[in-house]
Amino acid sequence: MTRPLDDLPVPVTVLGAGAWGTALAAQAATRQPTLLWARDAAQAEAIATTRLNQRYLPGIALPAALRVTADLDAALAHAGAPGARGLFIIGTPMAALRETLARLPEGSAAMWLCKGFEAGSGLLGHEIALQAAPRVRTGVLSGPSFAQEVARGQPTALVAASRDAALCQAAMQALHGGSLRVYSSPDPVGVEVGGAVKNVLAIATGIADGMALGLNARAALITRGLAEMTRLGLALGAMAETFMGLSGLGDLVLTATGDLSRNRRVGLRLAAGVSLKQILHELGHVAEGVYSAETVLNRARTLGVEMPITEAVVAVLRGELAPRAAVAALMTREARAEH
Ligand SMILES: NC(=O)c1ccc[n+]([C@@H]2O[C@H](COP(=O)([O-])OP(=O)(O)OC[C@H]3O[C@@H](n4cnc5c(N)ncnc54)[C@H](O)[C@@H]3O)[C@@H](O)[C@H]2O)c1
Ligand SMILES: O=P(O)(O)OC[C@H](O)CO
Repeated sequence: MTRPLDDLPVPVTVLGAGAWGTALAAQAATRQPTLLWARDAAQAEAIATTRLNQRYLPGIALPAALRVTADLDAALAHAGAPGARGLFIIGTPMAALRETLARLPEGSAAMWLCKGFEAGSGLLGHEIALQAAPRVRTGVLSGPSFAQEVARGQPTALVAASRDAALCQAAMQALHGGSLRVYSSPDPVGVEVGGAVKNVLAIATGIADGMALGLNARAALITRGLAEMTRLGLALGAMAETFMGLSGLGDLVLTATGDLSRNRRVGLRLAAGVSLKQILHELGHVAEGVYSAETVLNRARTLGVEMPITEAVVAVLRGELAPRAAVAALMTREARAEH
């Protein structure tokens, strides 16, 4: 049951001025007083004066209403002032989620955009938040959303997930409208598992497509990938239906088939025989699947969950198997029932 959204302005601070943080800030600025924080002062100055984020969203004009700063105190005050009903949106990579959450004022509200498991700890965002910001109201904003399309105002549907239903409502109030539809979900675990695992699966479909294995193979990888994503999610306490939604099947189809995906591009280049080091050097953006794949597999193994496609991707990323050998390993697995 959703309540009607009111018209009071919501101060929004977006922390992190990469492709996705900037794109969402641009959309938020069409509805709410929005401040984008970049950690690099020169980058903040360039965005503010040119109205372009040339490094991360080249050629896409940003709205005049979007304010940009490198002043962290000002960024924290904008959405974190007591009683301001503000919303922080964290647009950093997963690796910086912990330190960014720890900076937020007590009692404030925050949603993160990053998709993955934290390398090292193996934790999802909601687990990191419990450690780093126990007094901040938190959730995750996910779904099929290439930054370039959102920045251009192309229609996009997202899901705001939190066990705090009022926080989901606040995110919807701040962002729903215009070209963005924002749904709510009470299942942050499922939404986060979907976002993390689809990145690994996009590397797998990139490899298969790069090897010209065909459309049948791609559909098989997506469908069996969805099965392994769902198995892991259920073992972690997620709701099954989440994996049929925007942050599961929706984001998996987008990322596994859309050439705007950085993770898919990693797979395509691996299939072409390029080294991972060289691929990451050329990419210039984060491809979270590269950093999460091992962690996904470790958590799955701890829980006794089988994830053969993830296992194959990890072996290729580690350089232990060539793409062709990884495909052979998947194809020679024992025959079994689908469900
Ligand atoms: N690009 C997309 O289409 C998209 C869509 C949905 C989700 N995401 C997710 O959002 C997250 C960010 O992706 P992106 O595409 O914006 O990455 P990106 O590579 O384009 O930019 C990352 C940004 O984070 C900044 N950053 C890194 N460490 C930081 C720190 N410690 N403090 C502050 N800023 C820091 C970098 O300076 C850079 O501006 C990833 O987890 C990604 O999976 C991306
Ligand atoms: O470019 P990718 O592979 O990081 O995917 C971007 C988004 O997560 C798609 O929803």
